[in-house]
Amino acid sequence: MSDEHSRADLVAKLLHPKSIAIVGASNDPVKLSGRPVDYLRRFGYTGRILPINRGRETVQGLPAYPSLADAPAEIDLAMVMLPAAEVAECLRDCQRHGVSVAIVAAAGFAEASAKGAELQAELQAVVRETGVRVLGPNCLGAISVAERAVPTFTSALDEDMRLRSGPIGFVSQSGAFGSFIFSAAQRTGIGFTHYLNTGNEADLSVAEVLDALLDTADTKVLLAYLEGVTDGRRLLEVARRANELDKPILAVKVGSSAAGARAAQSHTASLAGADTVFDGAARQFGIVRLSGMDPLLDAARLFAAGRRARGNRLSTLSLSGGAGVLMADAAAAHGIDVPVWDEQWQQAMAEVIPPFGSARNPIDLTATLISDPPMLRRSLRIAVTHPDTDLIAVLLGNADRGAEQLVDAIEEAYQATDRPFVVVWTGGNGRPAELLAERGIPCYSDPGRAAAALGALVEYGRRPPVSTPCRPTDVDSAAARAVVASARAAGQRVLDEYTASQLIAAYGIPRAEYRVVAGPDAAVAAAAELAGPVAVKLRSSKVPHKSDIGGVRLGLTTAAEVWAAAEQVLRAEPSGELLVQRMAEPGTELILGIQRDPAFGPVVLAGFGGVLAELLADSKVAVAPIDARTATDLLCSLRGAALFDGVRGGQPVDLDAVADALARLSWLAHDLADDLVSLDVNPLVVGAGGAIAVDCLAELG
Ligand SMILES: CC(=O)SCCNC(=O)CCNC(=O)[C@H](O)C(C)(C)COP(=O)(O)OP(=O)(O)OC[C@H]1O[C@@H](n2cnc3c(N)ncnc32)[C@H](O)[C@@H]1OP(=O)(O)O
Repeated sequence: MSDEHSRADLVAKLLHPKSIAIVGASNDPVKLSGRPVDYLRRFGYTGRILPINRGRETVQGLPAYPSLADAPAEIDLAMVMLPAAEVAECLRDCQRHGVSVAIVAAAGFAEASAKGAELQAELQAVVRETGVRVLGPNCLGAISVAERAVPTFTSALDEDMRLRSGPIGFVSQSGAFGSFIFSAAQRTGIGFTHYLNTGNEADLSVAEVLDALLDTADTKVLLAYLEGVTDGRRLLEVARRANELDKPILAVKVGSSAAGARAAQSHTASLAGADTVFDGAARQFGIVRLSGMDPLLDAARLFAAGRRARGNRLSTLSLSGGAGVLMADAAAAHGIDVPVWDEQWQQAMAEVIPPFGSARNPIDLTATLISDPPMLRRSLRIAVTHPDTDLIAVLLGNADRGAEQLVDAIEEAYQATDRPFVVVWTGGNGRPAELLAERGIPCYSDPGRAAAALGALVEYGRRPPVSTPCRPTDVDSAAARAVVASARAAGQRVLDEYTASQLIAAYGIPRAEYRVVAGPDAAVAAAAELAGPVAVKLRSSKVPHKSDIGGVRLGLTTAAEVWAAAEQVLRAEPSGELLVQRMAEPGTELILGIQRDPAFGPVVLAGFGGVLAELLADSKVAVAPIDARTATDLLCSLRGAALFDGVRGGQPVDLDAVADALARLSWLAHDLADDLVSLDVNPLVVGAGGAIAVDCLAELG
């Protein structure tokens, strides 16, 4: 089945099923296997419910059937509520009876034991053999709000919950925690189109479900809760499509700490991918990453309003000067400016607020607002027409008695502008927040949380366009492959500096000029040829980290120095050869690298520090290949990026040269993905007139 066709099938059968069979439906609505039927009935599912139970003629008052074969109607979706050992056979049954999508609830698969892993492998074999698509196993099911389709046993539906519809589609790897998030969101006024839990992802992954959700017209914002990414490249393709459709993906990815990654691994039986790689991939492909449940839902509330930030200039109008200051501080921490209004606009604002207020921005309406609620309307009418405002925040609190009037004024202003607009209402009886939620206006109780949500919206607005990079025409991949082939023939897995540098040279990355020689006399002759200060280094496949044994001597200017250095280096490892290398001009030292990530494949890294790179921990990652513009974005996102402009009167460095080298390295990573496990250019020395690799090391898989 083509991608598009299989997506269409998932949209029709998983997201909008017209009939659902519950296989192993219990008569007892309290049992897990009894809940889906109970929920489908209670929430008023608009399609047909077909309980399958081999021992009963009715289940919870509905006609039941002993097997799928006996069901009297076409079945769009099967919810399999059988123990793990019975699932594979049930899926074969699904295929025999034309059911193409199933949800498998049972636990006891790869997350549980070696025996469970075997069952999961068998399930995957059945998926391949039958083409039946599976959500799960070890999953809580799905909720489609419009149809009230709730093939799930989640406790989120236990109490008397009113399913609230809205523009958000949510996919979670975690079943229980995803349900907590869903329930918390619903209760604070955030509405959904769909919520799905992917569990062990034996077949359908978060990426594939997000992809299907993109094709549902009512879903405008996607939320993802991830523990480990299994098919990173697929996720990025989905992110690319989401970008084209302007449907933002907001993601929480847990497992950033070592302990968190361990827990994620045992929880969903998937590896938590390296966190920095996910971070880089998310930035590169416009996925907005949030740090936890509250930030995710705060951002979701704002994104659901459907407005986009065209800039980062915030105007705040506050009843409390203190709240205004707190908002300004939090805004700054999230990359948002609170610029002082120009004179003319300050004067206009000053005419409608008390003389002891402030019209500068943050605008302080003062506590006079309590006795003069119309002031809010007057001041907001000015704020929504202020041309240099990209974002608006109104900060209020308590004032339960006059709340309706204030909310009306806010609504008038909200409707008068298409700019992102938030309300922070702190304290009080909670009624204003409800009124605002009913009118679709994002409301928060804490300025800091509102600022973080605005920051996420600004970040999304600034995302670079996702590009399709072109391979530079002058790279010589055949030469690079030949280097790898001869290293393999010589039994080398770790490529020494000289050999590794041949790989980067084949991709057009400048490297310091080398001579390979056998002894001190030849080293002196080579140094004379290279003219200028040289380095003498050990070349030995036995010693990848040559400086550890004194195998690197730098800045040698006289023949005597070169001779002595060569002699000492060879004494440390007599079986080695010598590299004589022209010294690079002093400059800023960077590290560039290639890594192979289990989820995202080949990635490149750039950071400050050269040999101090690990200490400084200032590096970023991108998924290969990239073009020079993406490389430039990555370099400019480093904490120390100001160093590129030159420090203490120094000249700016040649950033274009570094970006070009990084983009070329990304093509090497991409083209030799099957061979290269890692490659470090460390350092790449960059000055005003270019960048040059002076050391290099690579490892083959
Ligand atoms: C928490 C997270 O993060 S995600 C969620 C992960 N999943 C879980 O935690 C689920 C854990 N539980 C399981 O895996 C269980 O095996 C379940 C839920 C799949 C099934 O468990 P049970 O409820 O014990 O099923 P049970 O064996 O009682 O069968 C249910 C009904 O189907 C009937 N039935 C059983 N097998 C079949 C069959 N092959 N065909 C038709 N009917 C059947 C039974 O007779 C029973 O009917 P009854 O209760 O009306 O008498």
